[in-house]
Amino acid sequence: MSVIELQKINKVFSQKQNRFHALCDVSLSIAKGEMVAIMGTSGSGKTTLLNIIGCVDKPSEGRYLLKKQAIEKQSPKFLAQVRNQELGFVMQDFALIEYYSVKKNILLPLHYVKSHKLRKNREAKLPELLEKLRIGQKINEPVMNLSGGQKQRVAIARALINNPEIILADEPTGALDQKTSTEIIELLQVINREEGKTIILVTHDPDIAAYCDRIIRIEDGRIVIT
Ligand SMILES: Nc1ncnc2c1ncn2[C@@H]1O[C@H](COP(=O)(O)OP(=O)(O)OP(=O)(O)O)[C@@H](O)[C@H]1O
Repeated sequence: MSVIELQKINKVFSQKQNRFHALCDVSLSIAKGEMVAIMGTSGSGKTTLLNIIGCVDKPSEGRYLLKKQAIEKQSPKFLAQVRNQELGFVMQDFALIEYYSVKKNILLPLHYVKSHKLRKNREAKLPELLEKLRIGQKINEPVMNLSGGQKQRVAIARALINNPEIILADEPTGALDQKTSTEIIELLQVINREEGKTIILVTHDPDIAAYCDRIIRIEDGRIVIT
């Protein structure tokens, strides 16, 4: 079953007289439980594609079905809910609040969960998550005291706290050394294999892409290998 289906997606950025066609007729389908790498040269459209998949940006044209639900015409409020409940985000620069503790950062997405019971259930998973990600001893430390690899593990825990089906990662190892990058990609692979999460990551690094089931290659806004 495909969890993500893009049909002839186009993205045009317009500023004054300038128009830039960043994605051209992109069609692709990603199955539940797949681990996929998006690769391509700088400026080829990887982040634009991930932003559309992540409901951060809207396509100019085309259809986007997320778990069979049409996304392209939904309201900002609905999209915010999709981002919070269905998707977990991991960024190259971690996007954590440095002066908040590890715990406070991980629990942040729960602020947007309306049901008190659901919030409590998810909060109860924190010890298990900390153990899996090996950051338990740092629970009360401010994030600014952590190493890059530890920060990325906190970001992964935050992406998982709402139990989303899909994890989107934009260059998750881009700011890390080789050894730490290997640890992080192995961790993402465990999350994919053991928990069945669908993982879509952007990377420049062929060694990181090699951990994925499939590589999608993009050139000048067009998919050339899928
Ligand atoms: N908001 C925007 N307005 C205008 N042009 C944009 C905008 N966002 C992206 N672009 C252009 O779209 C193209 C694709 O950008 P994108 O960030 O998706 O590339 P990328 O493959 O992720 O690159 P990199 O590997 O360098 O991060 C680039 O030419 C970029 O300049």
